[in-house]
Amino acid sequence: MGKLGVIIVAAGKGSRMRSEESKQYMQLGGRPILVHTLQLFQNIQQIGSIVLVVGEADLERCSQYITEYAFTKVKHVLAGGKERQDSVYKGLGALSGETEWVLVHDGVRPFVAPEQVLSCWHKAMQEEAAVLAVPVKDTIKIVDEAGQIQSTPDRRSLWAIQTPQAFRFSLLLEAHERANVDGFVGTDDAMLVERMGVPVHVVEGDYYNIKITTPEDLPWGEWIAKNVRGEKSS
Ligand SMILES: Nc1ccn([C@@H]2O[C@H](COP(=O)(O)OP(=O)(O)OP(=O)(O)O)[C@@H](O)[C@H]2O)c(=O)n1
Ligand SMILES: C[C@](O)(CO)[C@H](O)COP(=O)(O)O
Repeated sequence: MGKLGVIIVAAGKGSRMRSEESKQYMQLGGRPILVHTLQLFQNIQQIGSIVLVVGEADLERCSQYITEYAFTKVKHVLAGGKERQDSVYKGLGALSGETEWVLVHDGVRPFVAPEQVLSCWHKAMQEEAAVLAVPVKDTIKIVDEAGQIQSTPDRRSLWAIQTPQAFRFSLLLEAHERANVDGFVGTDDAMLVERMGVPVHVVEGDYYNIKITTPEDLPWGEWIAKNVRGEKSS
């Protein structure tokens, strides 16, 4: 089956949250959002090792979380880079030689269902690259700088892409190295693999796997934690 490692990226500044505390450390159901995410991956038996990538200033508090919550699978805690892509690349460096398969997951997506994490990995084992996603519910328009609608893509082909994203480790490493050489920056890892001409497969997830991004996501997140994922406040 091959070994499975996870990179959890949590080195962002959370500027869209407009809060003093970085969003990954904000409390949700009595624990920091990042702790919820780590607990989820710690609990998945098939996962061998976790690399946690955080801001330089947060290395110490994150190392404390590892001890306090007994996250025994977290093998490395390291400082991220300027862009999300740089943070993932650093995580790949730490996992190098340790794993055949890698999942990349946002530290601020604390509600992914474990069975969907595994479905995504299983698809990657068949196809080399897979991502969780959900069909877009709204009608999406392409709008120009003047605020004028240019076109309406067929909704049946639009998917909102989530994490985790799962890859053969060597494929994702090559994709990052090529992007770095070309100066290409993408907002997710799949983009880097897509531009190599390698197909990335979509695995349907659910709408509860939200990324905590803006303030209105917080009450929604509290509700999901309580009513969907069955978490108790601590
Ligand atoms: N240089 C960066 C930027 C982002 N991330 C992580 O990538 C994930 C998804 O990014 P996003 O929600 O955009 O987080 P931020 O970049 O923190 O948010 P914003 O764009 O609002 O500043 C988050 O877990 C974030 O911490 C990271 O590890 N390193
Ligand atoms: C990786 C991601 O979560 C997939 O939806 C997303 O692309 C992160 O991008 P952001 O621009 O940093 O929100």
